Amino acid sequence: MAPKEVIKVLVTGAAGQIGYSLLYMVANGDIFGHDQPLDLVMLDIEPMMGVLEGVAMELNDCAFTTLRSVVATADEKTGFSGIDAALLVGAMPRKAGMERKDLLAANVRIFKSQGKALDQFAKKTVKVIVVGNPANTNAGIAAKYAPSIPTRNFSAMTRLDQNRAQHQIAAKCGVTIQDVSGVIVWGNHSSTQFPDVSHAKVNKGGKSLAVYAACNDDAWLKGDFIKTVQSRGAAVIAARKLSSAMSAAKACADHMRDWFQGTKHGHHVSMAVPSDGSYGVPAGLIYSFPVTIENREWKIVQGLEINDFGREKMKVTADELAQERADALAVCQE
Ligand SMILES: NC(=O)C1=CN([C@@H]2O[C@H](COP(=O)(O)OP(=O)(O)OC[C@H]3O[C@@H](n4cnc5c(N)ncnc54)[C@H](O)[C@@H]3O)[C@@H](O)[C@H]2O)C=CC1
Ligand SMILES: O=C(O)CCC(=O)C(=O)O
Repeated sequence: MAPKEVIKVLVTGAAGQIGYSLLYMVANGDIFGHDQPLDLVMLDIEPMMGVLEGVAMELNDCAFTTLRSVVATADEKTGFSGIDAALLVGAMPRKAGMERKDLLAANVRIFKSQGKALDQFAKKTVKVIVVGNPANTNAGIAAKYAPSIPTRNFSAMTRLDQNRAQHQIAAKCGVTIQDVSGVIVWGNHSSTQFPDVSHAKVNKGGKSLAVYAACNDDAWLKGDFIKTVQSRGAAVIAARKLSSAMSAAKACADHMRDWFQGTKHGHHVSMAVPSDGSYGVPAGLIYSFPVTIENREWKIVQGLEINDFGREKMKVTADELAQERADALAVCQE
């Protein structure tokens, strides 16, 4: 078989803590394929160029067979030119006591500027994941300032929330992660998100059971389970004095691997994408839905039955996103 064409991948915030774990997974082929050669561009701010020089040395010293070249830059034109994938991590993280909305004004400006850079310099087929918080709203702003790129090429990361929820269910039911499937995260990557297990299954004792039957603890599923997932980021900050990094990098890798390589037959994953009005979510909001992916195109899973409990939770997080978008647009006008 002829060798694959080289792709160009950008990681922003590459000198940060998520970047350090993520770059390894980009460069070793876990995300884009072990037979997919790639040129890697790392973007960060000027004062971090010394650090990035060291990271570039380490990447080269890993002697990855998939990594063709590494460039470190603080220049957006160099960073965004001709890229096939943009992993937008670079932004300020939340510190103890801060809410995600506190980050909005500082971080939204970064995504306005990077949206313009995508518009001007990236391939029109580029696939974009936003990790930097507030991730959903930042993705919407980047898309707005990149009108020449299809909006559906923009996404935000809620895979970490899905992974966290999956772990909670596996631990509660005493099964392995592989035994839990179909967990959905709806809405915003924030404390209003709705981790929903009403369509999820657990393999237990050789049987496929609905999560409610397998856990046999409705009060936990409707209460502490949801709260634990919603507040997991804050719990990690409280314990580590730094926000989640290794798990965030792994989730980013999961998200982009599935986007480029497709979801397994019969499985869906959670991804924040532009709403088309499905499930009554206002069109245009970057809202986390269950999606399936084939040929690098995602499709929102349709026809899931939503009960009153779920509908109410899905509306709360949509309302928060609408407010965040209004706040972000106001910052962009300043
Ligand atoms: N969506 C999600 O599930 C998660 C999102 N996050 C978010 O990811 C972001 C990054 O987190 P960390 O890596 O822990 O932060 P960090 O502070 O360790 O690294 C951020 C990096 O971004 C760089 N940066 C700042 N402005 C930039 C710009 N304009 N262009 C390029 N680089 C720039 C900084 O210099 C720094 O090296 C934060 O906003 C954090 O809240 C973190 C965990 C999960
Ligand atoms: O701001 C935070 O909650 C920490 C980073 C994050 O988004 C998360 O860990 O979920």
